[in-house]
Amino acid sequence: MGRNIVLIGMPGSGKSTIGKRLAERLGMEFCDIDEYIEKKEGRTISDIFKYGEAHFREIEKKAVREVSKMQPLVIATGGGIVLKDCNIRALKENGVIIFIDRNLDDILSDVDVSRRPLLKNGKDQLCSLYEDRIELYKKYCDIQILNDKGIDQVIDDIIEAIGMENTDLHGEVIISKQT
Ligand SMILES: Nc1ncnc2c1ncn2[C@@H]1O[C@H](COP(=O)(O)OP(=O)(O)O)[C@@H](O)[C@H]1O
Ligand SMILES: O=C(O)C1=C[C@@H](OP(=O)(O)O)[C@@H](O)[C@H](O)C1
Ligand SMILES: [Mg+2]
Repeated sequence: MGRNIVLIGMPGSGKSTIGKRLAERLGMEFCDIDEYIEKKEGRTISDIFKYGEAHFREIEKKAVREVSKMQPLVIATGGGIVLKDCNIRALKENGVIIFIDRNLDDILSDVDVSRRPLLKNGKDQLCSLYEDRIELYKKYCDIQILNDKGIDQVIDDIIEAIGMENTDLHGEVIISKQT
């Protein structure tokens, strides 16, 4: 059975948007972990966060365990998935982990904070999230893709890079910034 393609990265880095279109391009099923959680819990992410982040992370951990067993899927994770290494271990069992690396200015230019409780006190929280997480995204990924161009071009880069996943380029930037 084919492997899953798992997208990780900061909130607003493009995981949900790119993941959905990537799945269409590859003729694969798509699962957005946040959407999976909202459907299963019958509540929005923001409502779940009202019980605290730790409560959300436990729900997220359970969702990851369930979704990572389904195959083959394109999976868009939530930005905080890397906070528990058990999430990454589960996702790595059947999947290749792709870090969607989008610079903060581009994220700030269009991120919808209404659906991201961690950013409710202003977008400058994004910088502290980035500082806390950037090394985790880089450590856990098999492939790192720069999202600094049109979405369809980023998808082209991912499809090309997946073909290269058996090389020893794990963790290195495979697609450098297009000049
Ligand atoms: N390369 C890009 N070009 C234009 N818009 C982008 C690009 N990447 C992401 N976006 C936009 O950024 C916003 C956040 O994307 P989203 O897929 O929700 O991110 P995530 O799931 O990682 O939080 C969306 O409006 C999306 O269309
Ligand atoms: O970065 C985070 O901790 C979060 C990112 C969100 O998903 P996106 O990455 O799709 O915004 C969602 O899981 C929740 O608001 C927490
Ligand atoms: Mg998303």
